[in-house]
Amino acid sequence: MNLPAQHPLRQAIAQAVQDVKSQSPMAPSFTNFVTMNFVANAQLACGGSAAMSFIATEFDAIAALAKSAYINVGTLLPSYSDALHAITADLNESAKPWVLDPVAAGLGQTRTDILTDMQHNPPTIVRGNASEIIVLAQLWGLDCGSSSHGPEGVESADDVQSAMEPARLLARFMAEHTPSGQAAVAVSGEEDLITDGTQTFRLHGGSPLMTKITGAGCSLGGVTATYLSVASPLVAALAASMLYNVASDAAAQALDALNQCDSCAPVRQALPAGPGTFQALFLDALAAATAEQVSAAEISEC
Ligand SMILES: Nc1ncnc2c1ncn2[C@@H]1O[C@H](COP(=O)(O)OP(=O)(O)OP(=O)(O)O)[C@@H](O)[C@H]1O
Ligand SMILES: Cc1ncsc1CCO
Ligand SMILES: [Mg+2]
Repeated sequence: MNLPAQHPLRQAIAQAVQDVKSQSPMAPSFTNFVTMNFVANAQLACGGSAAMSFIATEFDAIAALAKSAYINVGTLLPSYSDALHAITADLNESAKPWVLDPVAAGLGQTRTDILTDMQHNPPTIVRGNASEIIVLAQLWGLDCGSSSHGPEGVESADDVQSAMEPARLLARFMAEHTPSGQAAVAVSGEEDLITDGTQTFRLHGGSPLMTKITGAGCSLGGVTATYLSVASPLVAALAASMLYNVASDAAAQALDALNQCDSCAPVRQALPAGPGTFQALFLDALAAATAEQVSAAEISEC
């Protein structure tokens, strides 16, 4: 059932969206070089600010200035993988909340070793697609019988529903090992699941065109870290995923309008607006979405 308009969670989500627009928090990223530019642009579009860094000591220095941080293991050059243990240990020693995107969890021994080690310095939020969430729970010994089809590169081979129990187990594990006692997991896909280990919410909406641009998930992780600067893990994860659904719906509508626009007909007959235009429209839509629109998006409790 859709949460009522006056539900306290909706009010907290609206507040988080508004606070990011007014406070412009900087959430530094240690993220892959495929989608780093899109991550930074998405953080800026929602009202936050960005700083990308790849050296452990430098990242620690930037993170010390921030209220939250983002780590994404998409491209594990030796210099990235060598830095990750020190970075995650430093974040947790300083009780800094952070978001992990376990990109392509299960693919290759280096990634497996790094993600397995992270259970000793766990994040505050994990944001990933269904396969990544199922595999990460297995790597941390939280197996609940859900088996993944294994990673298909960076894309999910599993449906969101099959990641529900692994997501809850991960959230509970992280909450137990986190100074604030609060954590969340966000599973993305055609619908999204967000849980703090106790409550679980299902989000609808969003455009399938998101699967036609690279970095939709990576940038969602970055924006989740931006919201984590001003809100609890559950509220940050909900706010970011709801913003993404509202903005991708708006961008898809604008794309349709462009393709049907009479005055653009000659251009559109030669070349219909597609994923490239959608990516730009999506950034515009992230910037245009209001706190009221984001907090009014559909949420049902599982
Ligand atoms: N079929 C779909 N329909 C609607 N929205 C979708 C669909 N698939 C993904 N999304 C949305 O796209 C965003 C990114 O989710 P996705 O599951 O594609 O992440 P990912 O696999 O980690 O992406 P990336 O390719 O960046 O690694 C989320 O906001 C999610 O709701
Ligand atoms: C395509 C791709 N390859 C490594 S990271 C990345 C970005 C999407 O996760
Ligand atoms: Mg991804």
